[in-house]
Amino acid sequence: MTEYSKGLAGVIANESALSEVRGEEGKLSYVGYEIDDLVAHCSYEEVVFLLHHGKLPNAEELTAFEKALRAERSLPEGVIEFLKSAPKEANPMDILRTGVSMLGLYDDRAEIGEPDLENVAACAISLVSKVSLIVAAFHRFRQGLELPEIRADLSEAGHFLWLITGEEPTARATEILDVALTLHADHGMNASTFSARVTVATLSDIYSAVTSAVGTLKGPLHGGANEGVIQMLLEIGELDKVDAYVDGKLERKEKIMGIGHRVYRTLDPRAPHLRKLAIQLTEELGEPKWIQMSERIAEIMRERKNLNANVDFYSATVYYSLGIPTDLFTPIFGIARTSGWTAQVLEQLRDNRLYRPLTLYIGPKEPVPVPPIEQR
Ligand SMILES: CC(=O)SCCNC(=O)CCNC(=O)[C@H](O)C(C)(C)COP(=O)(O)OP(=O)(O)OC[C@H]1O[C@@H](n2cnc3c(N)ncnc32)[C@H](O)[C@@H]1OP(=O)(O)O
Ligand SMILES: O=C([O-])CC(=O)C(=O)O
Repeated sequence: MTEYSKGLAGVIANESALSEVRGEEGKLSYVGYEIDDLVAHCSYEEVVFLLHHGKLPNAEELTAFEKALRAERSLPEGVIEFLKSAPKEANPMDILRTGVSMLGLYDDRAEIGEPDLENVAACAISLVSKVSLIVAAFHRFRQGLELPEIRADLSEAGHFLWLITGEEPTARATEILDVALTLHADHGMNASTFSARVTVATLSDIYSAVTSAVGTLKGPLHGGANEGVIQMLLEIGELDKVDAYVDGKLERKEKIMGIGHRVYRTLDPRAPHLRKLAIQLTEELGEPKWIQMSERIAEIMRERKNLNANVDFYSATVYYSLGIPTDLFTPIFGIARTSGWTAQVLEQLRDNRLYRPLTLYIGPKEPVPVPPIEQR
């Protein structure tokens, strides 16, 4: 039988100078900068600039870039109307997917065909800025609240917290969300980035690409796992119930959310940053049980399956401890990853080739006659 790679595992489909996922070592870098250094020394905005421009900004470039992002803090009236009229119980990822798609309707620069890369880059900045507004506005409207005033004095992380709560964000919460956004910004040819690149490689537009990507991120085997983790922790409830819960899951051959990775053979390098924050936050809140339960789950999975925590495992406890509603966890991942998706779309367009792999056909080999409908 012909060999093929189920799920394209191990297949190299393109070249990229953006993020390098070193699976065996458990290392991640963006444009050559190690993720640990970026977390220690750079803001999320600097990381977005890095992904979009292939270099870190100097002070002047950063100020101009932040200004450009903040100038995009508005939504077309049609999108606002949609967000106000959408079902309150809708999944915010569906809202984000539809909202991004609608943004394309209102942007004349979103053209199909041979791209004008300057236009695409301008749309990319607009998207990075507007995705957090879509998520925050829906969250406010579904509670019957208005969106707080749009501000230009807050960072991307701080502004999102301001918009969802209507309260001045603390420096600490802003810093923590900023780190989370940096950690989630880009990650090689992950499933949602692949979707974005496949879409734009047909010379469709960037809004269509990001719409595909949001739909792909939503699934529980990808970005949706962070919501799966918090649901699991809430369902287990107490530390002494963890072992029985995991035993049951493994016996039934069910997946433990936030564990395992297609590329990392060891710990996901983003997980220790989020673990550290989760430990600090749960201690400060006097709610250490969430991290204690997580630690026990991770320990069992390492011992029994040789599988490690991925980025979604501890981010769930971090967001929960910040008081963020659980159904916004995956949208926050989407907000961060929009920086990577858009950078990858630009990279794809700079050296484009249509993605079109093959299928190993396993259906009937001989021609099958079509029987008349009454005989089927
Ligand atoms: C941001 C991100 O997208 S990170 C990933 C987020 N997704 C999750 O956390 C969901 C849970 N994890 C998973 O489903 C998987 O580990 C994936 C989807 C991330 C990777 O999948 P794949 O590379 O296709 O690995 P696959 O699912 O084939 O797993 C290999 C083996 O490990 C097992 N395994 C993998 N992950 C888990 C898990 N979380 N819980 C239990 N068993 C697992 C599989 O059952 C399989 O066992 P088997 O060989 O005995 O059949
Ligand atoms: O790379 C992957 O397959 C999934 C992942 O961790 C990510 O997208 O951040």
